[in-house]
Amino acid sequence: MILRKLKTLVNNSDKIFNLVLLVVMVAICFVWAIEESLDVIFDYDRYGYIISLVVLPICFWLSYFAKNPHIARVFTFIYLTLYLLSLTVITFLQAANSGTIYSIASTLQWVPIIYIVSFLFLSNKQAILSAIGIYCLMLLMLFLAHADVFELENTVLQALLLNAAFSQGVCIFCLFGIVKLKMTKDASNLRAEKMEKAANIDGLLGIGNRRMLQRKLNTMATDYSAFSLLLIDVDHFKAINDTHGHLVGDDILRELTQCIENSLRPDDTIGRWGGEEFLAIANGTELAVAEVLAQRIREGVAQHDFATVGRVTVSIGVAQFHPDRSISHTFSSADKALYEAKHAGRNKVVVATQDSD
Ligand SMILES: Nc1nc2c(ncn2[C@@H]2O[C@H](COP(=O)(O)OP(=O)(O)OP(=O)(O)O)[C@@H](O)[C@H]2O)c(=O)[nH]1
Repeated sequence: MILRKLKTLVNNSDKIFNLVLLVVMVAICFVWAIEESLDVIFDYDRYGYIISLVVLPICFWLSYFAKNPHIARVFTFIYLTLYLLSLTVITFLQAANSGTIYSIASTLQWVPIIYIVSFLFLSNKQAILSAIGIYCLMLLMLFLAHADVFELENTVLQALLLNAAFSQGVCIFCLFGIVKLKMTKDASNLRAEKMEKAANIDGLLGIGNRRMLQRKLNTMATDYSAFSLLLIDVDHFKAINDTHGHLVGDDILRELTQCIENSLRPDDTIGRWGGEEFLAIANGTELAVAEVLAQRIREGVAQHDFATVGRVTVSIGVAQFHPDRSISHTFSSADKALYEAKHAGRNKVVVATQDSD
């Protein structure tokens, strides 16, 4: 239960962002209180903490209440970067030789937050560029410190800086690794999604295939949904193929698909059952309404002017699903009704009543 909730949270980056903002605000309050009580607070931080506790709640408001998470992310990232970078420069300039190791150490250990925030909330490219940019600034600082620009005499501070440069390099390297893994995972998810989609689509007509229809029927049957089946078969299609050739036959099937789709409602599903046979699933539909729908499809096709062959007609068998009977039973009722429609002269709709099942 907890694991599932965590997984949902991880998959929802807006929620994580809001959570991170809350955690950062709480952390600032704690650090502030501890530094005040131990009397090690750096003057700059005293103002910085107040400003942060004004700016970050605004970002939270933007993200959570104003539902503008993108602007909130960019704003938070820019604010934290500016704050931590200026803090780093000021600590170097003011505290380097005053022996206040605490100020420098605490600044350095918070800088990786910028890398993490950028990798979490910016696009991969933006995150990599920002992290490298900030890291280069850190290295420049290190170089200046060692080139005696800050007249850094304290060897412990020098070692601390060197250490920070290495540890932050490793931190960025690990984040690169995480991004690479994420990109690989996203790419394979996309591939799997495309393959799944392709496996359910009929290559010629671009509508669902038999596999998709069977899956949909199984799901609907398991959910005990009310629905009717319309089995639609093109009349004398062999003659069309024989007279005009298979390529024209293919074009007719495409045009027919369009024609049938025009008569369906948004909730209905159409797929190719096989050959010149289509299956429409009329969602939440009783037999009487399904019959009206089938007549609409039949008339739509019969009235359509097919550019190459003129008129084409379809026969339709209709059956309603009953939860106490199987899908295959419903399908075979629709199939029998279709057979009757063919024998009654084609271009007909026949409904399978429960008595005829
Ligand atoms: N062009 C084309 N023809 C197809 C396709 N799939 C099936 N067919 C043809 O559809 C024709 C179906 O013929 P039959 O089953 O005899 O049915 P019919 O001629 O439509 O006659 P009735 O259904 O009895 O009205 C066959 O000639 C198949 O080759 C396809 O994807 N493209």
